[in-house]
Parts: sequence; structure tokens; C-alpha cells
Amino acid sequence: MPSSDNNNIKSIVEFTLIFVRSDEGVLLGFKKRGFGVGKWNGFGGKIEKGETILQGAMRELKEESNLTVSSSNMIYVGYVRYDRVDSPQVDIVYIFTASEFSDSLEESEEMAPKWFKISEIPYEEMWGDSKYWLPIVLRKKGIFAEFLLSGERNMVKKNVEERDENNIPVYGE
Ligand SMILES: Nc1nc2c([nH]c(=O)n2[C@H]2C[C@H](O)[C@@H](COP(=O)(O)OP(=O)(O)OP(=O)(O)O)O2)c(=O)[nH]1
Repeated sequence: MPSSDNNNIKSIVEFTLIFVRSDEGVLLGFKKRGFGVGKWNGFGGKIEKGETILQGAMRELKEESNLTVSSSNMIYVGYVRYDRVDSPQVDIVYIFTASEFSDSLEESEEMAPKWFKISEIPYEEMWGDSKYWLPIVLRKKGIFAEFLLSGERNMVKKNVEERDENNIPVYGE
């Protein structure tokens, strides 16, 4: 039967985002250009053609911070789905954490990295949705979150679910 639910024909663009942990807290980067400029966030970006989600996440971390995390130390914790009432595009952001890494931290053209104590995470200088799901990730729980945004990122609807490790959401399933 023909459907009037245009959500089903939106195009999907996939991104990665990683939150690296150490004794110093969590590593965030101050975005110096492009999407999210002037905000703190984890490290990540668009998944390129021909690479896996995991490869994309590792490549973006390297490009933006110079840190290397081996694939076996990458922990996938779930994803966040961003839909917009006024756009035909849906963004899927795959979230990772890692606490084992090598190489020295370096500022990149795109990101200025800084360690934050968990109690000092600058949520007011991050994307507004982060405060709803990042605390869950930092408690080492899985996450499924979806946000419907309009205009300049006004939140129209939100759904945030904490997931157990045996119920980590995989996009498309
Ligand atoms: N697309 C998108 N990304 C988001 C949102 N919230 C959020 O934290 N992110 C994250 C996911 C990515 O790590 C990052 C956006 O990636 P980006 O635009 O910097 O991608 P990129 O590095 O490939 O950029 P570029 O080379 O094309 O400039 O922000 C959101 O609402 N939409």
C-alpha cells in the first residue's frame, strides 16, 4: 500500500564519534571549523565510501587527535539518530569508547583536544542533545537515542534509551 510516511524515504548519512577515556577523564575536542564549530565534542566524522564503521571511527580519531586505538580496543556502545523536520537527510552517529590508546595527543586543523574530568564536562558548550545520552555512555552503558530537530536545532522530540551490553543497538536491525 502506498505510504505517506516520508520518513521511510529519507537518505541516511553515517558518522562516527568516539569518547576516549583515561585517568584524566574523557577526551573532548574543540571544533575549529565546519559543522559544530565552537563546540566541544568527541572525535569523529563521516564514514567514507569503502571503509567500515570501525575503520572510519579509527581514521577520524587519528586525523583529529593523532591518537591510535587498535580495532580490538574500540568499544561500540550504540548509536544516535538525528532526524530533521525540514530536511530529507537523517544522520546516524555510531558511538564508540576506548580506554587503551597509543601515540601522543596533537591538535589538528579541525580539533583542539583537552581532557575533562567527568564532573567538569562542558555540556553547555556541546550539542544540546549530548547531556541526555553522554552521561549514560560514560557510565559504561549502551545507548540508543533519537532526536527530531527543526530549524536551528530546536528539539521537537527525543527518545533516549539506556541499553545493557547484550542489547546494544545495531542500525538497520
Ligand atoms: N551529522 C551530525 N553529526 C553529529 C551530530 N551530533 C554530533 O555529535 N555529531 C558528530 C558526528 C561526527 O563525529 C561529527 C560531524 O562530523 P563532521 O561534519 O566533522 O565530519 P567530517 O570530519 O567528515 O567533516 P568534513 O571533513 O566533511 O568537514 O559530529 C549531528 O546532529 N549530526
